[in-house]
Parts: sequence; C-alpha cells; structure tokens
Amino acid sequence: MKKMLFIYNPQAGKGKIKSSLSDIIETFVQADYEVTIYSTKERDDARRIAFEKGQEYDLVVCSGGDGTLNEVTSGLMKCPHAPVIGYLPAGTTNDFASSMGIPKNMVKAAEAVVKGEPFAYDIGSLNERYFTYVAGFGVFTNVSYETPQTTKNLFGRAAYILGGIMSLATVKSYRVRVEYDDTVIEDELIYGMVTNANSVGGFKGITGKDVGLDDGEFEVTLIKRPKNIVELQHIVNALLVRDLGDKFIYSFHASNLDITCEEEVSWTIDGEFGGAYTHMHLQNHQQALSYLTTTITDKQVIIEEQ
Ligand SMILES: Nc1ncnc2c1ncn2[C@@H]1O[C@H](COP(=O)(O)OP(=O)(O)OP(=O)(O)O)[C@@H](O)[C@H]1O
Repeated sequence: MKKMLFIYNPQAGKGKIKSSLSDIIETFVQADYEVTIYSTKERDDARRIAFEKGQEYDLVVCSGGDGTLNEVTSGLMKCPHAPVIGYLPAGTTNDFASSMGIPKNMVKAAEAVVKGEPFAYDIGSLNERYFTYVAGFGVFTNVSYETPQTTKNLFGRAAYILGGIMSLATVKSYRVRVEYDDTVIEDELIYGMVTNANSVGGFKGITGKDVGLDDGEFEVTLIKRPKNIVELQHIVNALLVRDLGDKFIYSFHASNLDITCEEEVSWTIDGEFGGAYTHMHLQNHQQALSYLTTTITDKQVIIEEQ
C-alpha cells in the first residue's frame, strides 16, 4: 500500500472540510492509500509536520487555504527528497487551485489527487521565505492577512475586495531600486507583485499573458505612484481591464530579482504576512516541487472555470 500523510487545517474557510472529511478519507482509502491524518492546531504546525515527517510518505496531501498550502510547501522545500503533493482547497480565494485547475469542491479535489499526475511547479523564495504563487508589497497586499480569520470566514471573498478599497485611501509608496537581468528600475512604487500564478486575489488574468507555471520565470508587476486621483483612477481602470502595458505599470518576466529600499518594505506571501526588509532577493526555484493535478498535462496550462 502507498503511504499518504494528510495534513488539514480544520479552521480554514469556515471549517469547510468538516462536512466532507469522511468522503475524502474514503476516496483515499478506496485508492489503496494507507492514510495518516494530522489536523493542525496552530500556525506553523503544517510546515513543521511536513518537514519532519513528509519524506516518510509517498504522498503528502494538504487541505486548507493558501496559508496552509504555503506552510506545507515551505516544509517540503527543506526536505532533500520531497514527496509529491496533493492539495484540497478550503480557503477563501484559493488562487493556487485556480491556477492549477484543481477543483474547488473538496471531494472532487480528493478524486483529482488519486487520479492526478504530478506537475513539476516553480516555487519562489523571498530572502529566507518560500512562496507558492505570490509575494507582494504595497497597496492591496495587506488585504488578506490584515483581514482577521473570523471576518474572512464571515464575508469571504468580499472582505478581500472591501479591504482593498479601504486601503486605497491611504496610499503608501516606496522609492525602490529593482534589478533583474541587465535591467535596473529606479522609481516610486505603490505596489509590487511577483507571481507564479494565473489568479491572484481571486482575479484571473491579472498576472499577464504567457504565464508558465514551470518555466523558471516569475511574472513581475510593479505599479508606479499616481500623482493625483485621476491618475489613480486610470491605474484602477487599467487593472480592471488587465492592461499591463499601461504607462503606470511595469510588467516583465524574471527568474531572479533584487529589490532595495531605504525603508523597510512589508511583504505578503501567499496571503499571509511575509516579513519586512530593506534588501530583497527573489528567486525562482524551477520545478522544485510536484503537485498532483488532472488538468495540466505535458506542460500545457489549461485554465478551467469551476
Ligand atoms: N487549528 C487552527 N486554528 C487556527 N489557525 C490555524 C489552525 N491551523 C492552522 N492555522 C493557521 O491559520 C492560517 C490561515 O489558514 P489558511 O490560509 O489555511 O486558511 P484561510 O485563512 O481560511 O484561507 P485563505 O488564506 O485562503 O483565506 C495559517 O497560517 C495556519 O497556520
């Protein structure tokens, strides 16, 4: 029998897993897995258990929101021989699941795990921290982690959007130097996003075209500081129509980038607080971990509406 470690966050997404837990376990058992179950009790539990125990299993499946997925990813990135990963999304926005075509229904996601093929996916790092699909700073980025879990659970996705609008009232900017390949950008920015995803904050297509989840490159989106409300409105409109070629937006691909700023820049990583730094090195670890999916094959990315 193949051995599976199943790590789940019972609190994620209004405790969504509770009603389907027995169907999920049955799906795994019917597929001949010997399942060890770990229910997380607090922050960092999922990272620790994935790091300490992950290598003893053929497969690690995790269930939770982006925070739990980030913890399992971070734990397994420290393992010399990481097993394949399965993911059952239970959070609020589930951007990673959208990008990977993983069903939002948890039992269907469990079926996709047992039927799925491994897809070798790029993992990012920001200094010492790993991220699965997004590292960002500036306006919009506090939306997720400054929204308390209870509020997220009550209002779900609307809380993310509302938080974004509220934070526009006090737009903070950062004078930064960004270096990648042979290019240097020095500018005042209100927002920066380094992604390996098709969907961020529940918005599909916001990271640009030609997104390869296994190509060793991030998509980078930087937004310049608007001088007045008209320019701000112009930027919001450009984002709504996904016009990343706008004059206020830098949009490019890079494998590595260095960002420096005289003041500390607070980051969000996969929707949780990711630390504050003056020197930031972002690196793409190409195809570092494999995730099971039924919808991405032969390096072709198919985006499915669910
Ligand atoms: N039993 C628990 N009680 C409270 N918090 C937990 C528990 N287990 C894990 N956590 C922490 O809760 C945080 C948020 O969890 P997660 O992201 O999985 O769910 P979510 O917030 O509902 O989803 P999303 O972030 O996609 O909205 C994680 O950082 C995780 O470490």
